[in-house]
Amino acid sequence: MDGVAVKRNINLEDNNPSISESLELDSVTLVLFGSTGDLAKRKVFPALYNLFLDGKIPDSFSVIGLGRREWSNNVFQTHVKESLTTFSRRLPTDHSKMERFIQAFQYSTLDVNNDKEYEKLLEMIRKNEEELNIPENRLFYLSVAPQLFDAITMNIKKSGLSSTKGWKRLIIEKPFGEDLKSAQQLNKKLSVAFEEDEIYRIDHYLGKSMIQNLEALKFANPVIKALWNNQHIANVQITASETVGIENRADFYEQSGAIRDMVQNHMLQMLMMTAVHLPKHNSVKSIRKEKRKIMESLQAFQIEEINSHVVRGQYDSGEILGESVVGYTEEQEVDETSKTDTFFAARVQIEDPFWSGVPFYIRTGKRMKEKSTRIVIEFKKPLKCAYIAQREELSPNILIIEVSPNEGVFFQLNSRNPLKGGEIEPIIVEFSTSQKEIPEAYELLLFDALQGDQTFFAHWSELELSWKWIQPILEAFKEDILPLHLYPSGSTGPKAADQLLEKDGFTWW
Ligand SMILES: NC(=O)C1=CN([C@@H]2O[C@H](COP(=O)(O)OP(=O)(O)OC[C@H]3O[C@@H](n4cnc5c(N)ncnc54)[C@H](OP(=O)(O)O)[C@@H]3O)[C@@H](O)[C@H]2O)C=CC1
Ligand SMILES: O=C1O[C@H](COP(=O)(O)O)[C@@H](O)[C@H](O)[C@H]1O
Repeated sequence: MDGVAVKRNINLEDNNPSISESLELDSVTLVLFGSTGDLAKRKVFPALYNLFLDGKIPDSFSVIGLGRREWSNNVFQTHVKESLTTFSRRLPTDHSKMERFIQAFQYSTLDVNNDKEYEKLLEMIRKNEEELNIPENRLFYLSVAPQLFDAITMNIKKSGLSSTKGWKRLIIEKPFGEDLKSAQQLNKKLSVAFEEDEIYRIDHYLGKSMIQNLEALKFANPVIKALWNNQHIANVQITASETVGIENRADFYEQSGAIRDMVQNHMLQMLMMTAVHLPKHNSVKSIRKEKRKIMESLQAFQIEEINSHVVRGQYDSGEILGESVVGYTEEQEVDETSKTDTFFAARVQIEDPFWSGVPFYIRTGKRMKEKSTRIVIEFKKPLKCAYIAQREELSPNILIIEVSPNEGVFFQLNSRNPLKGGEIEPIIVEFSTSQKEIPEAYELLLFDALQGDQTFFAHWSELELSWKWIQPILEAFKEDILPLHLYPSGSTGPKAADQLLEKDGFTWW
């Protein structure tokens, strides 16, 4: 264990006094398991740095990074600096500010399976708390493979790390289980050391600012609020398409496929956030309760009907942005007979008074034509109007919420075009924001965890219901009941996914 004699808390006062004073965030020690890994480097350090620049971390804040590597504090701090220079949305141009930030970081070698090392970790944390004269508030972040969650939570409990006089919180990463049973087992293990209201399960789609904005869009706009139901909405389409393939993650992806990687978590969370009707008085509890109701009303598929509601696809070779790319089964370390899904689309139904009769279509895929996550609300077509002489049918009103990588809201209306003899045609009213100014998902989520706000983290009951809904589809995939449609890389996915909507008289927007 590395002894440290540096002053590790960050004094925010000369950074952004107005914000830090008004926030009153509790002093905290962040204990980061997996601090030498990819996620920490690409997301966690840059997010913390941007929070620091915005005055959104507590006055007394320190990070204890853990991993098996035999690193010194210096090596670790250099690693953090490099991560900021490469991955932060705002580059560290002010040297003295970055140095101040870096002083909050120290490192300790720890193998999560070695219980003796947790006692040393506890000593180190206590020493840190005493030196800084801060309460025993501890935020444990498990940025490690899920197979290690069990050993870590057990040892946190056993070593006394979780018996604190302050608060304790646990942030964990996806994947949360690989099916219903394993998710239930995992949750049981976490609850050995943490209560539900101490567990922050990250789904980074819930940290995307447009997803967080859905609530305001729906409920701060009486016009939209009034229309958010089956009287006015014809269908809802949720798309998350990517141009990337599986990159270097064949091992993980072969076990997971699109259904576990994207659908069980991100797609269903976006569905819940879109469909939820919030009560007048919002609280974390009420939002979560309403989200749960959506999942309870989501119609489960009987095994024999899955075929007509779900499309499973896999990318073939093709072209992405002018470059030839190989098909999934030609990717390194993928079995050439693999039937893993890289594309998933489904037509789903929420049976409640607001949504009965409105199909929700979800689709996600790798190696598609474009990178785009968006939610499209198609309103019912305008009625034929006697005094508008129009040969063509009028277009529906459409609300497009661009979630990422671009953010914006687009509304398609109908309007007369005086240059075309007064013909009525669709026009787009649009609002979009510049990406650079928008906080990254991890910034928003880490800030919420520091504040103790669980609104945009997944509650166990949402996850359990998601797995329950997914389970019959997983089984259909396993038994190979569904055809696997190949689609060319660079396309919009299999034709069968278009037919899901065409059967209902719609098309993907
Ligand atoms: N990378 C990403 O973009 C994303 C990752 N995630 C999730 O985040 C988690 C971490 O992923 P990622 O950073 O990519 O993984 P990496 O493989 O890059 O890092 C794993 C980390 O775990 C540490 N580790 C492994 N075994 C032990 C051990 N026995 N004792 C102590 N530390 C150990 C490693 O440290 P060392 O090598 O020094 O032992 C390393 O810091 C996973 O759950 C992943 O699913 C979720 C979304 C995106
Ligand atoms: O969780 C995951 O998300 C990414 C896509 O995230 P985005 O923020 O870029 O839309 C996906 O590539 C990855 O496979 C998955 O694990």
